[in-house]
Amino acid sequence: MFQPSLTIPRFTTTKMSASLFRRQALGAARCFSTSQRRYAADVKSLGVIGAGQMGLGIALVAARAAQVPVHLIDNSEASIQKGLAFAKKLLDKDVTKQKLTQEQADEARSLLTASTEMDDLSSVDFVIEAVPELPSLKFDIFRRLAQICPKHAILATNTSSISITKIAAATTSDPTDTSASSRVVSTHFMNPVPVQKGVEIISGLQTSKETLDTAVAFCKKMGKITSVSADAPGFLANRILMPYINEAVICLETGVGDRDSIDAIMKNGTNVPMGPLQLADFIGLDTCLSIMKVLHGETGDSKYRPSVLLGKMVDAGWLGKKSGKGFYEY
Ligand SMILES: NC(=O)c1ccc[n+]([C@@H]2O[C@H](COP(=O)([O-])OP(=O)(O)OC[C@H]3O[C@@H](n4cnc5c(N)ncnc54)[C@H](O)[C@@H]3O)[C@@H](O)[C@H]2O)c1
Repeated sequence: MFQPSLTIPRFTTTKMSASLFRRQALGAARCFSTSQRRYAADVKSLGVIGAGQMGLGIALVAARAAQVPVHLIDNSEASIQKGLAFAKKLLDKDVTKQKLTQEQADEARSLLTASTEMDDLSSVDFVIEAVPELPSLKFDIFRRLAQICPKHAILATNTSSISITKIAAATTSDPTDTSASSRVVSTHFMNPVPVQKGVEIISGLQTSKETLDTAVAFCKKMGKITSVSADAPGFLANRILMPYINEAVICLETGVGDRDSIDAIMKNGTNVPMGPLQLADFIGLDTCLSIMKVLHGETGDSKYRPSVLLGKMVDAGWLGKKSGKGFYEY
């Protein structure tokens, strides 16, 4: 299914440093099967759509750990500039903390390119989409990816909650033609991507085993630990996490506790790095609301009803850390 990939001329590939190569080779030997090693090796270039907090993190980790050229697409030039500046800041910080040498940081930066044109993904082997959690937007992007990308490319989504089967179906007007839909899969990275090791891999009804195996292998090459879950509303991570966050917002809304008490009891009582309201701010309140709407709508179960306060905060544009205000000020 895989063909030798075409090189994107604008990418600068650099020689991998000896120590990084040794570390990767050791890691690979520990956790890769022979076929997984082959599948991961077949991915020679990556496209990432959306230079927001998730897309930027995915692009940076792919350049750093998997050492493949990554082309980042965003429809906003401002988001691209902000994302690339943030990537530089993170790499500089790793150099200061002696987690990376200056040479390794420069290598990672040289593997990252960006543009606003999706047509620039015409020769990548693997694409990960990380645009906002809006079904119609994702369907449109996958319809276009099926036309733009090579016929062997894996088309992955970072959706938090939208059905992979529905996203795969959007690639074609003929449901019996699975040539594109069989290459659609979810690689659901956790936030912040450079820190969190877990990635949830989800197949749609149409996803081929080779696509699933390649997604697992490539995420491992990025240094991640994969879990496989079913294409059910919220999958695993958000089926468990979002009702917890939503319940915290309902507790705030109904006066069971104030912001600081809610976050303090969960942080200090369950040994997590932050409370649910602060976590919601970090995830993005718009993303949390979208996921609750999917859980509620697709299960029809009232236990997933989104908090009224959560909806109002999104209406106000108070989306959390990314907009400067959420349950906290940034
Ligand atoms: N934030 C989280 O904690 C988290 C965790 C796991 C998964 N996700 C999922 O990842 C995806 C992205 O979330 P995020 O938090 O990074 O969002 P974000 O709002 O930070 O970033 C989205 C980016 O997509 C860009 N964009 C919008 N429309 C576009 C288009 N048509 N073409 C190209 N780029 C476009 C925006 O300019 C923005 O830079 C969502 O599906 C979300 O559910 C988020």
